[in-house]
Amino acid sequence: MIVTTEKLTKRYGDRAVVDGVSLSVRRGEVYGFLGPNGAGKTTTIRMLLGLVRPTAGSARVLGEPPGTPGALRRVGSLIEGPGFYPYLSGRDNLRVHAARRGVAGTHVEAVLEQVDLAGAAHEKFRRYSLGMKQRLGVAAALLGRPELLILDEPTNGLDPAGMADMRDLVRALAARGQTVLLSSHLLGEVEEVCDRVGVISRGRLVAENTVEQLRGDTVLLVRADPIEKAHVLIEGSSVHGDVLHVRQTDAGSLVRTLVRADVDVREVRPLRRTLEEVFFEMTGAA
Ligand SMILES: Nc1ncnc2c1ncn2[C@@H]1O[C@H](COP(=O)(O)OP(=O)(O)OP(=O)(O)O)[C@@H](O)[C@H]1O
Repeated sequence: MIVTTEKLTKRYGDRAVVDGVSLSVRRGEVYGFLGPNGAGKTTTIRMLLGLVRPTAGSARVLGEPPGTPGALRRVGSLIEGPGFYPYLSGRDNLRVHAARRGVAGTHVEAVLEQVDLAGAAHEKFRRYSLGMKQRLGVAAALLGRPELLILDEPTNGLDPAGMADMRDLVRALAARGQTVLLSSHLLGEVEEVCDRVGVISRGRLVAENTVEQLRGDTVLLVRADPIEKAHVLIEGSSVHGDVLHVRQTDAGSLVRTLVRADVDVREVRPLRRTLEEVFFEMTGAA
């Protein structure tokens, strides 16, 4: 485990902003920390980085308490905008960051390549699009080859093209074996790039699982004629307009049953709940 938390809690006054969160991030995975605005994602991440002290509970990052020099050296993070100088080029900004962090300047070129900014590295930061600025932030987080990369809402404020670029970047990093913890309030994003997801709602971790498992059981959609007869024949089916939903996965035996009873089968396919439906169910955020 790269990150584990045990009943991690942060109270401001009498309000628990993060409430007994126990999560775990495995080496090599992209972990999506998903929740509506204000759910407690940033506060949790700040605790993992040692920027906020927990009221109760504990966390381990790379086997160490958060915020120790040993752990921090091995973690790269992008939370809020990193401080970049508007009149310096992207490359020079990274050189400044590298120098501050004691990372060899030669590494700057490698991270520029990784985030696909090598071609624009000579341009001044202030001329960058928001998406490029964000990618430069990821580049800065990658300096020093961190074992864990923590990105807090990396696509916030980006246009669709910028978001797609950021998703591609995260996927490319994952393909190289980089462990990534990324927070988001966007389901589609998490669904597309993450291996596992922790869902946080009002400070509580309400689910932690793979995207597949979160969606839950497969339901079969069956289009058959006459539909009422099919409904009677298939146990556990429910009628939705002109189709049946059946909570079972053995399509073969289902089709045989219907055909033997002279019911025409027009279509049988898995009907998967979107993560969005699951998410709304769990967080009541609809
Ligand atoms: N220092 C603080 N004092 C009091 N309340 C705070 C403090 N920091 C955060 N909060 C509150 O805690 C709640 C959770 O905030 P947090 O930033 O962790 O949520 P989030 O899930 O990251 O949301 P967002 O996506 O909007 O950043 C919010 O209601 C916020 O107002």
